Amino acid sequence: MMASAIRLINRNILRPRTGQQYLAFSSVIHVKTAGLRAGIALPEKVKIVEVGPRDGLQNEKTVVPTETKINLINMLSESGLPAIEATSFVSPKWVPQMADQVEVMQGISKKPGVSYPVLTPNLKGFQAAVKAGASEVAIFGAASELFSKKNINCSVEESLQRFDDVMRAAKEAAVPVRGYVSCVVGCPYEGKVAPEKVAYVAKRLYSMGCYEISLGDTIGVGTPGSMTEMLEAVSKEVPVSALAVHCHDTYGQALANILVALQMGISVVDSSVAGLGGCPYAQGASGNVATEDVVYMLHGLGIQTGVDLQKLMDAGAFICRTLNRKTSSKVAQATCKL
Ligand SMILES: CC(C)(COP(=O)([O-])OP(=O)([O-])OC[C@H]1O[C@@H](n2cnc3c(N)ncnc32)[C@H](O)[C@@H]1OP(=O)([O-])[O-])[C@@H](O)C(=O)NCCC(=O)NCCSC(=O)C[C@@](C)(O)CC(=O)[O-]
Repeated sequence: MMASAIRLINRNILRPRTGQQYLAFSSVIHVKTAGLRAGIALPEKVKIVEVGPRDGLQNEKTVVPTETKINLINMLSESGLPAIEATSFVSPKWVPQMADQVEVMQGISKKPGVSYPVLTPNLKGFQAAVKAGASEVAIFGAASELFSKKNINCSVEESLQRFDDVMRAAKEAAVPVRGYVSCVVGCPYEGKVAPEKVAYVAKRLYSMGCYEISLGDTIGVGTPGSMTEMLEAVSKEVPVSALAVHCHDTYGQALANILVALQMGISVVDSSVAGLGGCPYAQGASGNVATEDVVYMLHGLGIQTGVDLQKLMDAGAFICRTLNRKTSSKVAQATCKL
């Protein structure tokens, strides 16, 4: 392959950060021309953030036993994934499936070098998370007013104020914070979302100190066209080295959308083992893109992930067997009898 390596150093990331382990990924992006398709630059390495245990399981109708969640996370840890979103410290009245967050955090075997972020919508959640041993958290906002109301019971502006409290406490405790923006191309209640709104919320989260902003196509309606438009607007406000994409696969566009993001210099991708999941406040939305499918595509492009695809598929097979469901991963379907 005639890969000509280009080294891009983004000045914006030279500011101090608490999430040291991510510095290697986000401070220097190695890109190479894809060789066979000259002119298309792609990252040399991609960091995958596995969200299956949280985003994947939060919407399950029957309560998933804590032991199953712990086993799943432990298997995922063994597959080489660098980050596994373990649970969320939200109200059990709102999301009953995550009510065992403390037991999950305390029951998993934390593998050195792997981070286990958890969702914290407010200071109460942050304090509980830290007490349970979380060393990284994520705050989650939205680019849509109605989704914000339905999801976290406040307006976008109110949510940003609450997040400010979390950020202050996190800075004091030296806990790195990731920021999510939901509904980056479409909202289940408002329809199309303007890229400028996404850019505004992303910029606010980044300015408060989130080391990375994950852009969520919550209902999986994006296409490479709308993703490009949105990413162009956001990357004017936040350096691409601090962006991640989080694509649900409702319309089967997730891999194409991820490819577009990679071509724009993004090198962090969220995904969910076996394509589990959906959001309780986005009815009809299917799960995240399957991690197995993302890894297969990235390895096929010659991009390193550090993930052992077989071990990942074993974790996917385990959770599908336990939940008695078919995997949504095309790669797993093609290679196993599930
Ligand atoms: C944000 C709140 C808590 C506001 O909920 P609220 O009802 O407005 O909160 P409140 O401050 O009025 O308090 C009401 C009760 O909740 C309790 N409470 C308050 N905070 C907490 C907490 N942290 N943990 C546990 N309990 C809490 C509080 O103590 C009180 O208890 P009570 O006195 O009635 O017994 C609520 O709306 C909530 O928990 N929402 C859950 C949202 C959620 O988890 N959604 C799914 C994840 S987001 C997602 O999936 C999208 C993403 C990230 O994947 C990206 C994408 O795809 O787009």
